[in-house]
Amino acid sequence: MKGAGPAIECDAVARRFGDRVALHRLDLAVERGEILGLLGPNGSGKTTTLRILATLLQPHEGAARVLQWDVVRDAMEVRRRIGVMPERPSLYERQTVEANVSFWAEAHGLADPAGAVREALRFVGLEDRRREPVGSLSKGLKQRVALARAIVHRPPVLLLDEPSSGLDPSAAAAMEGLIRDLARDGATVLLNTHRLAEAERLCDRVAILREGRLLRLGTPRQVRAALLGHIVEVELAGIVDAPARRAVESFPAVRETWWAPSAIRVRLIDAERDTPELVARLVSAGARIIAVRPAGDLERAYLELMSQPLPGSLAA
Ligand SMILES: Nc1ncnc2c1ncn2[C@@H]1O[C@H](COP(=O)(O)OP(=O)(O)OP(=O)(O)O)[C@@H](O)[C@H]1O
Repeated sequence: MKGAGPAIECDAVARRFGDRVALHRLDLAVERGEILGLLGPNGSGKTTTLRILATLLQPHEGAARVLQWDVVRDAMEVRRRIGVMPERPSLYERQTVEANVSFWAEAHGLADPAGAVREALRFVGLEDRRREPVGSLSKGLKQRVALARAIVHRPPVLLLDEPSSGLDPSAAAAMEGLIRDLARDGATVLLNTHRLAEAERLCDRVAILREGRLLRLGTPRQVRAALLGHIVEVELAGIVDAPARRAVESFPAVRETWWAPSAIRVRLIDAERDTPELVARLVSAGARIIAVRPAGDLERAYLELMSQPLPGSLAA
């Protein structure tokens, strides 16, 4: 590994296909050990970004680096350090699970390919099915074969293109758990997804692209707060009584309030900073709190962003 610095960097990366601009000078840095989710509508440039980082496509402008290695100049060094799960992993359907993963272990020239294959299959929970042809597996299990193939050489950086696309809720949850485990073991993960609830749970930060431009970058909480305002909902076990009301109204960080019989919605100056004190004030006033949550989720924030005119657009 070269020096310190982010695991993945894009500096003003631009890419066109004919007249169509797929990426406009994208700047992005993914810190080591971070899970960053690339979100955006179809055609917004997510796969293009991943393919450039995977050395499968060259940028027309700018530079991209993985662990400080340039994706164009040092493509071989980059390939050694990345695990890639493409949008449509091309698996050999007639060959066994084991053979599919072994092929990649051999291609990477690993010292103990058989051991690496065993470990990768154990990690994705497919050891028992290693002798079955891939064609006989469900889509969820095929995606796990694709993940095993991507991690067989234990790469520090993972590039995953819609890893849970088309999976049922249980298979998607299993995939989410595997990705979380990989990050816990130190991998840096850049993943494309349309599953916003999953991104909200899994990703340290999300980047939202639209028409090849980066519109938002931050933690799911920051993105939500920036687009939906700093509104939190507090649910109480009983009714909102006068002391609870006074506790909220006397808190200087409160900008706006909405009252329901046993719930309070509050707009704060800064939800992240002010929520703990709001809760403390309510508890001191005798309120019995059942739940405190931000109003709206990442999906609502995303839809709000997509409903806004693009910066610089004539429709603005
Ligand atoms: N090989 C290609 N040839 C021509 N145009 C392409 C090619 N690959 C991508 N594009 C175009 O570049 C733009 C960005 O595509 P990209 O696949 O990166 O989007 P995406 O955000 O990954 O979309 P999706 O969510 O549908 O996977 C689109 O307009 C797409 O049509």
